[in-house]
Amino acid sequence: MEAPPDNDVLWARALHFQHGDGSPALQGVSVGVRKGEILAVSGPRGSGKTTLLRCLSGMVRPQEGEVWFNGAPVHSMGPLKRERLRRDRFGWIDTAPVLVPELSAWENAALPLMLRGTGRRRAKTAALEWLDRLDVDGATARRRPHELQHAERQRVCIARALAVAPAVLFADEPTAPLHRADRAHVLRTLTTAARSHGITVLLATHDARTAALADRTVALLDGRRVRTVHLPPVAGTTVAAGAGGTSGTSGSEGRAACSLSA
Ligand SMILES: Nc1ncnc2c1ncn2[C@@H]1O[C@H](COP(=O)(O)OP(=O)(O)OP(=O)(O)O)[C@@H](O)[C@H]1O
Repeated sequence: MEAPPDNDVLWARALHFQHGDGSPALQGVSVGVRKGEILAVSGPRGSGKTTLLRCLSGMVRPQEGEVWFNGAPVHSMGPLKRERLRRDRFGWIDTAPVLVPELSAWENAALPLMLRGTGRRRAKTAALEWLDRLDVDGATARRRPHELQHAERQRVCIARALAVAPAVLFADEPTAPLHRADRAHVLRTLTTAARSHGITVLLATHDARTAALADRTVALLDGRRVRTVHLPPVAGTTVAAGAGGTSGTSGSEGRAACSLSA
C-alpha cells in the first residue's frame, strides 16, 4: 500500500463511488491537499464534486480507494469514528443553509464550539465576531432562522463553519444562495479567514471566478479527474475535456483551464 505524502493533510487514491441506483459518481479519483491550501474542485453539474467532498470528509465511504487525513485511514474507520472526526476536525458548508430552527442565529453559529467544550459566553463572543465579519449584525444574530432571509441564513452557516477553525473546511458551492453582488465579499471573507487561521479548504464550484480565489484547481468530468474542462456559455453545446491526471494542476493552469460557466 502506497503511503500518503507527509505534506498532504488530506490524501485520496483511486476513489470509486457508486450510488445505490448504480450511478457512478466517482471513477478512480486521486487527489492530495496540502495543509493550509485552498483547493477548488471544479466541474459542471453532476461531475462528482459533492461526492468527492463527501468521500474526503468521511461523510460517505467509497466502495474502492483510500482516504487519509493526517496519516489516519478515513476509509477504514467505522461510522462513529468518522462522525467524531467530522465533528472535531472538519467543517462543512452546504449549498443550502441548514440551521436548527429553535435556536437564534448566534446560537446556531456557536453550537459547534459548544459541542467541542467551549463555554457559552466565549462561544457567543466568537460567534458574534464571525457573524459581524460576514455582515450579520447583532439584531439579526438574535433572530431565529425563519426570520432571516435565505442569504442571511447561509452567512450564519459560513460563520458557524469558520468559528471552530476546523483543520479542513469542505465548502460545497457555499455562495450559491447569496445575491450575486454579495458573493465576492463573502468568498473573500471565507478565504482570508482560512488563510489567516491555516484552515485547509476544499471548495466545490462550477464558477471560474470562484475557483480563481483558490491556490489550485482540480477539475472533474463524469467522475474522473481531467486536466481541463471548457464549458461553452450556452448549455447544450460541446464539452471538451483534457486527459485525466492524478496530480493537481498549478493555480494558473487550473484557472486558465477552468473557463466554466454557470
Ligand atoms: N443520491 C443519488 N442517487 C443517485 N445518483 C446520484 C445521487 N446524487 C448524485 N447522483 C449522481 O452522481 C453524479 C455525481 O453527482 P454530484 O452531486 O457528486 O455532482 P456535482 O458535480 O456535485 O453536481 P452539482 O454541481 O449539481 O451539485 C451525478 O451523475 C448525479 O446525478
